[in-house]
Amino acid sequence: LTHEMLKDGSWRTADFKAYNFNALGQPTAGGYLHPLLKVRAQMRKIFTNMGFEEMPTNNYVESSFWNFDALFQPQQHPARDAHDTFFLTRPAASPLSRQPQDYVQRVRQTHERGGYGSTGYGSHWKVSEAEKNLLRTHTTAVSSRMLYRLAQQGFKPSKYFSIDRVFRNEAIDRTHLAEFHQIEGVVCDKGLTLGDLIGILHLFFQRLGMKKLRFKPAFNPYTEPSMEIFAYSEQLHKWIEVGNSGMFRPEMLRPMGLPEDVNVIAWGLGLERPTMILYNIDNIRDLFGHKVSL
Ligand SMILES: COC[C@@H]1[C@H](c2ccc(C#Cc3ccccc3)cc2)[C@@H]2CN(C(=O)Nc3ccc(OC4CC4)cc3)C[C@@H](O)[C@@H](O)CN12
Repeated sequence: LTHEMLKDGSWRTADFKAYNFNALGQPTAGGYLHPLLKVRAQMRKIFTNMGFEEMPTNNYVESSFWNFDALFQPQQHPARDAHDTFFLTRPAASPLSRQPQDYVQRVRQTHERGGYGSTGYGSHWKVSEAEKNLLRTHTTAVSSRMLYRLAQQGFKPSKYFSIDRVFRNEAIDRTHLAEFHQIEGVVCDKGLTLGDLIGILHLFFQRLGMKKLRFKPAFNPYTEPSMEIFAYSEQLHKWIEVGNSGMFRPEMLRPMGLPEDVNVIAWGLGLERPTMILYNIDNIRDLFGHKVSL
């Protein structure tokens, strides 16, 4: 049956074969779940089964105060520079007057003169620096908000996790983009030690199929001690870096109002790297964009 036949009416005398109502239609492509979302679901399941509560991470825009100052990250730290961080121009600032003033003063005091056994940084702490809006550079900014809220509501043993996008103004290459997904686990309780951190890291990573871990001393401005985490990958037949971890410093926890005997252990990893390994994807750009060739 053609357009011409319909136009000139010849379809009326044409001889058509009987319509086969049992003929199967064209198979429809069912689509695919994106590999990043599949690994995110896997990570969520691991945390949930370990009794962790997911943090509200639905704000990409953050103030420097929560992203850096609340974490005792010094105001002159290079990571706070525009070459590492995406600062916003409109609105450029979140007035600190909107934050709890007693807390802001304790943060200022700790940066300038220390306290809780710390000497502080000894330099003037600028409100204007803490007010700068940015795209969060880590989901640890959300952890600081959650820990402050926990302290204010009255501490109780808690386990939180987050999995969401973070933004860094860095050079991009085959395995790095200006944004990536950070996964973070946080445990808050009385008397936690480095041994508890090492123990929970073993529990977490063995659920990702990695049974052999090694730890290397590291530095983060907001954790002391800190450790880089390495695991032996049976799949790649080599040791690989799988994340970073540490114990949040008292200069971060005490100004929030968490009691002296309460510690917080935390660790972080990415989502892209595990996804690329688990799904044999060798260029990170294949994870984003329209052409997800599976
Ligand atoms: C700027 O890049 C940061 C990102 C990302 C990362 C690193 C550290 C943290 C952190 C933290 C932290 C520290 C202390 C307290 C709180 C949070 C978060 C994300 C991964 C961390 N990394 C990473 O994820 N590697 C990884 C993780 C899991 C994995 O699973 C196996 C397949 C089953 C395989 C690999 C290590 C490298 O990929 C690294 O090159 C890239 N890192």
